[in-house]
Amino acid sequence: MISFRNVSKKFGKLQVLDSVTLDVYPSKSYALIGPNGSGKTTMIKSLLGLVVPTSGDIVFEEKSILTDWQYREKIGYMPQIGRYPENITIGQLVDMMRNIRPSQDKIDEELIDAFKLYKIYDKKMHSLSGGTRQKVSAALAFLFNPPVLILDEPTAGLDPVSVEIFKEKITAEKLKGKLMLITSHVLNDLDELTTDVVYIFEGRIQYHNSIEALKRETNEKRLGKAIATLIQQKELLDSITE
Ligand SMILES: Nc1ncnc2c1ncn2[C@@H]1O[C@H](COP(=O)(O)OP(=O)(O)OP(=O)(O)O)[C@@H](O)[C@H]1O
Repeated sequence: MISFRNVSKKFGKLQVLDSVTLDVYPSKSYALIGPNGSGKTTMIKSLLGLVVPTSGDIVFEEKSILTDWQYREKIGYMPQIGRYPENITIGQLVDMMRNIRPSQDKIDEELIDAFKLYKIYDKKMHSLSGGTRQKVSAALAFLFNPPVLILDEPTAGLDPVSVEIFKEKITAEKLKGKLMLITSHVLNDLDELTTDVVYIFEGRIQYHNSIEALKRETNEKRLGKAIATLIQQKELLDSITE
């Protein structure tokens, strides 16, 4: 459904994405992992059209996103840090988002209810704690029932009860056939939520496989351990081939 085709991105001299090629499909949930600065957010932003690749193409349902913007309404995006007009209330923000979309028939307010955001609708955005801001971002990402969800560090800053609420929502939406792309450094969360692992290092996809296959290959039961073993194996291989 979404294809990254030899996508490269340079910021000045810094090569942030280096010929990234990846196909992702509905009903699957992809863990996009890699060290800080490896290019995860840049990859996500390229898909959203917020960063323009230096070369290569991204194809969404058989159309290049470089020429057609319509695809954007099919993606719900939860950014790492949500930036909003600070002087409006949560309620006003939700209303504003709703009014942007003409079609109101598929509104999903489950997270607004589950996080009890309606109780604090009159709080201004600038007064919110980091975790509450995350909840608002999560609720907005799911609001229009999009077939594709991109969640950048979704559980960071959430309290344990909210993490569980959010995980249940993500799992339920995946079962409905949505495509999820999730970045996180909390590998335990990803273990429960994702079907596939994409490991990116220095702007290159170093590994892509199902979580089951990764666990089999590394002989590890937990995703965190499996990834650590994978990285060690790769480092060993690199040192042999250098
Ligand atoms: N607009 C920009 N201008 C210049 N450099 C940038 C820009 N955006 C990102 N970079 C650089 O690109 C590299 C990759 O950044 P990116 O945010 O994609 O990493 P990441 O894998 O998401 O990291 P993290 O795990 O810390 O979120 C970093 O070195 C970053 O400083």
